[in-house]
Formats: sequence, C-alpha cells, structure tokens
Amino acid sequence: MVTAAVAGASGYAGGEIVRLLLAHPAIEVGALTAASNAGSRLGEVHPHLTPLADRVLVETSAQTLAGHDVVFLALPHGASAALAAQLPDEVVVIDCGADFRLGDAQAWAQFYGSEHAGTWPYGLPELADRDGARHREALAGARRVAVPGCYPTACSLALAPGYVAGLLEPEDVVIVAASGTSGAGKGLKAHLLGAEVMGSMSPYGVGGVHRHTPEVEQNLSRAAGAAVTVSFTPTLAPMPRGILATATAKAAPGATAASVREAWHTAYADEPFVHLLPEGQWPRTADVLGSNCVHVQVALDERAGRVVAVAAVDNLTKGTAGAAVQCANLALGLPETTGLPLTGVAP
Ligand SMILES: NC(=O)C1=CN([C@@H]2O[C@H](COP(=O)(O)OP(=O)(O)OC[C@H]3O[C@@H](n4cnc5c(N)ncnc54)[C@H](OP(=O)(O)O)[C@@H]3O)[C@@H](O)[C@H]2O)C=CC1
Ligand SMILES: CC(=O)N[C@@H](CCC(=O)OP(=O)(O)O)C(=O)O
Repeated sequence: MVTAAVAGASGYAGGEIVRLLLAHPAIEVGALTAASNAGSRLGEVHPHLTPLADRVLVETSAQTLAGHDVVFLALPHGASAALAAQLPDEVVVIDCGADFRLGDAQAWAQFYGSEHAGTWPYGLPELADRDGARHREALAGARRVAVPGCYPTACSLALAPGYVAGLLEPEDVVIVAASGTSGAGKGLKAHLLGAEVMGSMSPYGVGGVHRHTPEVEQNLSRAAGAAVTVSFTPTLAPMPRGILATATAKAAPGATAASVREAWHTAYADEPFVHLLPEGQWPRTADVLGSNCVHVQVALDERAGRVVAVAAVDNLTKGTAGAAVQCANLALGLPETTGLPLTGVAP
C-alpha cells in the first residue's frame, strides 16, 4: 500500500483529493494538513468526508509531509514551490497549484507577477502534441507533476484534436467558459456572496487578462505545432461545481463536417475519461459532476467557417483532484483509472 499526504486538505481541492483517495484501493490517506484550520477535525470543515471526520488537521510543513510516498499539494499559488523544494526527490509530488504549469517564464511574470518557480511535466495525460504523442508519456514514473488549471483542462481538450489533425487555424480562437463558484476556492470573497451569485451569471477577468489564457495557449500551441492565440473569457455561474467551455476556431481550408468529427473521434476513442458524445448531443455540467470524465462535442459551423467545440468537466474532479489522482496513478505505475469515478451524480 502506498501512503499519501494531502497539503491543503481543508480547502475545496484538498477535500476532493481526500474524497477520491478514500475510494482508492492502492493509496492510503496519511497526513492531512491545513493553515488556519490546523488543529480542527476534518469533519468540522468537510462534514461529507465521514470516514475521516475525527482526523485532526495538522500544520503544513516539510516535517508533517515527511514519510509519505506521494504528497498532494492543494495550496494557494506561490505556496507550493518553497515546500516542494524541501521534499525528497524520490517522493511523488503532485501540485494542484499553478506554480509549475507554464514553460514560459515571461508569461508567468506577466500573468502572476512573481518569479517563475520552474516547469514540471504537465498533468493532462490525454492531451496530444502535433506529432500525436500524449502528455501521459512524460507522466509515467514522474516524480513531480503540475496539475492543469480547471479552465485549461476543459478548453484544451475541447479544441486540441482539431489542431493535431491540422483542421484549425492558429489565430482568432475564442473561448467563453462558465464555472461553478467552487473554482474560486473556499475563502470568502465579496463577489461570491450567495445573494450576489444565486440567479445571476457574470463575466470576470475580461480582456485577455485571466491567468489561464497563457496556459491554454501553451497547450494548443503544442497541439498545433505553431503559436496559437486565444481570446478567453471566464464567467461565473450560479452552481457549486462544473465548467462548460465553448470554444470556436477558424476552420482550415478543406475541413468538412466529416473530417472534423473523425479527428475528435480518433483523439478520444481510446481515452477512458474523455467521451465524445453522439452527434447532436451536447455536454452538460450535471452529467460529469463528481466524475473524472470530460464530455466533449464538436460541430462545423459552415456559414461562419468556424469549428465549435464544447467540453464539460467537474472543476474539482477532472479539473483538479481527479487529474491529480490520475497523475499519481501514472507516476506510481498503477493503471491510470485506478480508484477514479467514471460516473456522475445527475440529476
Ligand atoms: N477550486 C478549483 O476548482 C481548483 C483549484 N485549483 C488549485 O488548487 C489549489 C487549492 O485551491 P482550492 O482548494 O480551491 O483553495 P481553497 O482556498 O479552498 O484552499 C486552500 C488551502 O490552502 C491552505 N492555505 C491557505 N493559505 C495558505 C498558505 N499561505 N500556506 C499554506 N497553506 C495555505 C488553506 O488552509 P486553511 O483553509 O486551513 O486556511 C486550504 O487548505 C490552488 O492553487 C488552486 O488554484 C486548481 C484547479 C481547480
Ligand atoms: C470560478 C473561479 O474563480 N475560478 C478560478 C480558477 C480556478 C483554477 O483552476 O485555478 P488555478 O489556476 O488557480 O489553479 C479563477 O478564475 O481564478
């Protein structure tokens, strides 16, 4: 049995990792750490994690995380790097934060305004490069993994097959994505007050300033083998979980409805977690809640000359914690799907 510590277990992402590990046959839950909630019982912050309700959260430090085979970091941006540097090289460290996702230090400085910590293998196993190689190849046996942001997971998986197949133009990509409020973390934020979120949708991070923009561009550029530019607009939706990303890109000359469908089918036919829906059926966030699956659909808008691709994920499962466990499975040499839910909880 492998043991895993979860740093930031009092947060939404850390709580979801614990939920998934409780159903994992090969990983045992070790230390659970927190910041302001250190000393509290897990059941006080996450009453839904019933089997471990009496477990006491300890402070986050290299000492409390020592002695585990795997360490999941579910901490605010910037908190992972210093901690990860103190963990032994042989320990599998899976970071849910952004610190090690970007390869471009300049893009990091522009969007995060701090020093770039470095780049780790990117934890989106299903994503393919232009030559068809999947990112999972770099994750097998890895000792450090950067889990993608929740929006980049949905946006990248929606469009990447079109770039790998050469059916999309690299410029003028437009993506609008709606997210449930848990995407913003557990801390109280003025714009997330119940009375202001319920019954209303609102955009934020508008005008190319959201920090997931360079991450999506990085992923699609690898798929295209050329620089892809993206206009990305996130939207807050009155639901606790879920992301629905609607992406459109200019169709390359010669693209047809049949070639588009074939490209997405080829990309995902053998992927256990990414499901291209039957023609005419469109993704809904409710269908992937609590599941590690991504639902995808695509169509060619012949009038506008654009391909429209839509993806739905649960931001806390495939969008963070599920991807983290999937990457831990790959790093540990376990079957990639071990312990991960393939079914949602709809309605
Ligand atoms: N929520 C989501 O959908 C997604 C989140 N992520 C990433 O996962 C990470 C965690 O996010 P999320 O769970 O939503 O955030 P939360 O705010 O819900 O949780 C943050 C966690 O970090 C702890 N913490 C707070 N400040 C510090 C600090 N200075 N040093 C160490 N620990 C600290 C908190 O402890 P305490 O509560 O005890 O103070 C809590 O356990 C972030 O990097 C986020 O960007 C990635 C993809 C999607
Ligand atoms: C609704 C909401 O606020 N979502 C978050 C994204 C959450 C996520 O993926 O986070 P990281 O890149 O921070 O890991 C946001 O837009 O900032």
